[in-house]
Amino acid sequence: MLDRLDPPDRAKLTAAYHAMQFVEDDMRIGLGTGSTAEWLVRLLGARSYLEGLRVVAVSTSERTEALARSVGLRTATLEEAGWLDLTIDGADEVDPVLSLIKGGGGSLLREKIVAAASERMVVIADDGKRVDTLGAFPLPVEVVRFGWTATRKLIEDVLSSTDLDGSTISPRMKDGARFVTDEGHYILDLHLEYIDDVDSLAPRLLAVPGVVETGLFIDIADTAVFGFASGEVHELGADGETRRLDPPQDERMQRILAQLDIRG
Ligand SMILES: O=C[C@H](O)[C@H](O)[C@H](O)COP(=O)(O)O
Repeated sequence: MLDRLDPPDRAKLTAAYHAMQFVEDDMRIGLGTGSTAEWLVRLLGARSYLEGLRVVAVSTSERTEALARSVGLRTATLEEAGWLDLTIDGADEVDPVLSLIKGGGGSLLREKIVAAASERMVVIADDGKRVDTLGAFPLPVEVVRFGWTATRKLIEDVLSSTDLDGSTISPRMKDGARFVTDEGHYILDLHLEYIDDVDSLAPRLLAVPGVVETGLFIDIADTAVFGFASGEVHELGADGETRRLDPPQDERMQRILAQLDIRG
């Protein structure tokens, strides 16, 4: 099964397929951003084509919105949809108590708003995203463009006053220019290596003038689904317990993957 995909994509698709099964008819769902979330969007598109699944989808980025429309999902703004039943999104790191680093794709602000407006947030990721301590992945911080160098200096001061002294900060670049988010802001990537005290760092960063949001998602995710290239799935719950599930090998999966043009 899934042999045509490389191992990272097999793991991402496995997680997305498992989480897709939480989606039911008539739900209002938040769609995340990134390579894992894109598998989810494609799977939902295949399900709506094959099984007539009806959902209203709110996207966390322009890119996800374009993909959702292209696979035939009914999309809406968050204002139109109101409160959401479920958001499914990727992550860059997930710790044992479901704290996350997000924003590797630059969509952390919309992602956090959409997740916060949802009854439930399910994270989907390949097994490599699971960590004991957050911070090896650079922490994205979204800042307004006006005076961003002053904002960076103030963030440096925050880091200097903690045990994160010596960390470096780099403005996110894309194609030789500064990366600009869908909301028109810059991203500063904080190279911290480890974050001992996630709970105290987040509010200190948010208190800096010019900081719009950080990629630290604390007490937001309810479940994380980790996919493995073997097809195995681990589901981490809010209680810290991990459930191990075998690869689904049913006919339905084959039909849906065939619709995505992935055959076993
Ligand atoms: O801004 C991007 C998001 O937070 C992504 O969900 C995160 O970077 C994970 O992306 P991927 O699934 O491509 O690893």
